[in-house]
Amino acid sequence: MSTLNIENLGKVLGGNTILDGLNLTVETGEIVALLGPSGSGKTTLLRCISGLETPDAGRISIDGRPVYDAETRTNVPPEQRQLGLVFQSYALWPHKTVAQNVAFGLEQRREGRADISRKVSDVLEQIGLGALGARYPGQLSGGQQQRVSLARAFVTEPVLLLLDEPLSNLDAKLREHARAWLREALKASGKTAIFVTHDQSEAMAISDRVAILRGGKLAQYAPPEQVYDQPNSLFVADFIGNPNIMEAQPVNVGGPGVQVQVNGATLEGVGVHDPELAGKVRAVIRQEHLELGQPGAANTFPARHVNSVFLGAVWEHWVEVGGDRLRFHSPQRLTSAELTMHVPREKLLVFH
Ligand SMILES: Nc1ncnc2c1ncn2[C@@H]1O[C@H](COP(=O)(O)OP(=O)(O)OP(=O)(O)O)[C@@H](O)[C@H]1O
Repeated sequence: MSTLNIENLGKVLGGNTILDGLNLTVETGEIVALLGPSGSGKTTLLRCISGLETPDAGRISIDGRPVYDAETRTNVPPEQRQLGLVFQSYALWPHKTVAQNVAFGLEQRREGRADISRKVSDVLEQIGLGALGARYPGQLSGGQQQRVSLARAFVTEPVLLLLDEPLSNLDAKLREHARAWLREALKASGKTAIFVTHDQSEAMAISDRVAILRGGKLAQYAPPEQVYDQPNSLFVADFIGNPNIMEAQPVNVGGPGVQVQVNGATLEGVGVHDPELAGKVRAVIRQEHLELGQPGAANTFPARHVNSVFLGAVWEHWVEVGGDRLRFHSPQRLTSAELTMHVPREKLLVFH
């Protein structure tokens, strides 16, 4: 069953089309990341779902109930959409304790004191803040404040959680821990959640499916592994993971298994038809799939070593192939300038 159903959503702001006939379905219990370049419409989409922004076209249903429908002029106000909102800024009241912050939504609903107290302590326990209910936000670390904002969203038992850059205020190290913790907490609660992030690894680590937006449309909507290993366009391949991209000459790009020429060598790869490329061919290799090979072996091509930098765990090497510069990693220094590079057939993506 789906908790969120968005059909043909449109939004124009300042004369620009921000959301353009967007469709998105989120299943119950699923965690979805909204990812895309700056200005692709992620925040606008989240705001339309929350009701803070009113779309111009289409339909949004939450838990089977229409909350926005342009045709029937339905527009349910934000507070009646059964949502839990978690903001980048945490938005905690500094003069209220942790427990009072978490209780606020329940008090607004005029629930009984005993119920509120029980629900607040249950959720604080669940979220690992059991001992901190009497503290004020200013006495908590950034990570703990983030947990309070999540507890506050959990406690009202929303059908859908919307999280806007939930971890971006944490420093890099804390953030890596927080993403594992956030996924665990969301999965343990069984809640359906959508979050906006600028961080690709965060999107992949936390979500069940990643929705990649481009110009207010969905470019690809799939599990993280699929978006990474089987991008459906050069745009998605390029956007996710900063791969090597080369110009290639087509030898045979008729079927799913294709042949191209790169720097004079014929390579076999996996073909992906991309209507935007209009006759051009691009070969994409992720850094971790490019390696040194034996001259004359299958799927190898010549390259010239131009630079290397030491990253600690590995060396990062730069090589020139035709007019393109490619990157790969290896545990050791390179000793020769003229190299033979290898890419496994199934790891060479050819967009045409
Ligand atoms: N009130 C507004 N009036 C006009 N244009 C707007 C308004 N709000 C947002 N926009 C434009 O809408 C587009 C999408 O904005 P949005 O914030 O949804 O993108 P985003 O994907 O969340 O971007 P970012 O990653 O930079 O946060 C941007 O080009 C932005 O400039």
